[in-house]
Amino acid sequence: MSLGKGALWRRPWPSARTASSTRSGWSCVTAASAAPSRAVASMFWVDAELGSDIYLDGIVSVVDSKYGLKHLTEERADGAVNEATRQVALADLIILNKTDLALEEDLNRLRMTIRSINGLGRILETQRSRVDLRAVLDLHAFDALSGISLQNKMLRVATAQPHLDHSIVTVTFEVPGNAQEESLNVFIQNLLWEKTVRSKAGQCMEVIRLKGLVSLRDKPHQVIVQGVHELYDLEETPVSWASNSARTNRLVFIGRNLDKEVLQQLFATTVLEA
Ligand SMILES: Nc1nc2c(ncn2[C@@H]2O[C@H](COP(=O)(O)OP(=O)(O)OP(=O)(O)O)[C@@H](O)[C@H]2O)c(=O)[nH]1
Repeated sequence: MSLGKGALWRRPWPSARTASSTRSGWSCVTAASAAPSRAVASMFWVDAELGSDIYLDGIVSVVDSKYGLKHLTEERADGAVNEATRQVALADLIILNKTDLALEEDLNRLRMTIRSINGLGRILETQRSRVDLRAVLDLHAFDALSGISLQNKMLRVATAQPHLDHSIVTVTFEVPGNAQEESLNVFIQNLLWEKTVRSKAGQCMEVIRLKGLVSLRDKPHQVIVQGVHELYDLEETPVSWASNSARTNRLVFIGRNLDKEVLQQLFATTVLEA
């Protein structure tokens, strides 16, 4: 199958479980820029919460190997984050297409740049956007099932250096202990809604994507935290805490002006149980 740019997947009915048996059960909504991707993602995500029979499976961005680096490093006159970077930041799956047209050295720089922006999304390299459907369907990027794969993925995510000053970057931290649900909500709302959390340099932190696995005392299972711009959700996963291992909270943020130390300290002092 060949994928278009800025593709977003949704599943029209829940019984459509596997890619092979249900190709007709999937729809792909394409968007040429991050603004509609974000709007559509928000719409389907909220819609699923309302009990609809469609749900958002994941966000896919296609990057052109030949011009990707140019697009990702473009600085806008108004200082805003450029469109290509926003799309990569939002994605659960990044398809790096036209790899035959780029030199290996340039491809490596592009891979590193994509990784520094989005340390969580999977990168799939293609030519003519040919992909194995099993790699793009059933991403479960927005449901509690993603907690299972997220646990392993998060262990491999590292806080990255931005590829440009003030560009979008992935930041991650882990704090052991139990989080208080109400305080966790306040922490997330201050970040996503109130935008009152600032870096040490005094810049407002702007979060585009947020994922985490946290421990709430009364919950026997890990709780997944998901955020896309202003929308967020907490949901218990099927993964239970092992009785012989310490409970912990691991969060990954993708956004601008993110200050790992400030975020980690704020979480430790305002969200963790005393
Ligand atoms: N060599 C090569 N050419 C490709 C590949 N994928 C697409 N093309 C060709 O590139 C041209 C433009 O295709 P796309 O980039 O997919 O089209 P598009 O998404 O509408 O183009 P943009 O919106 O400008 O990115 C077409 O002639 C395709 O056949 C690839 O992997 N390798």
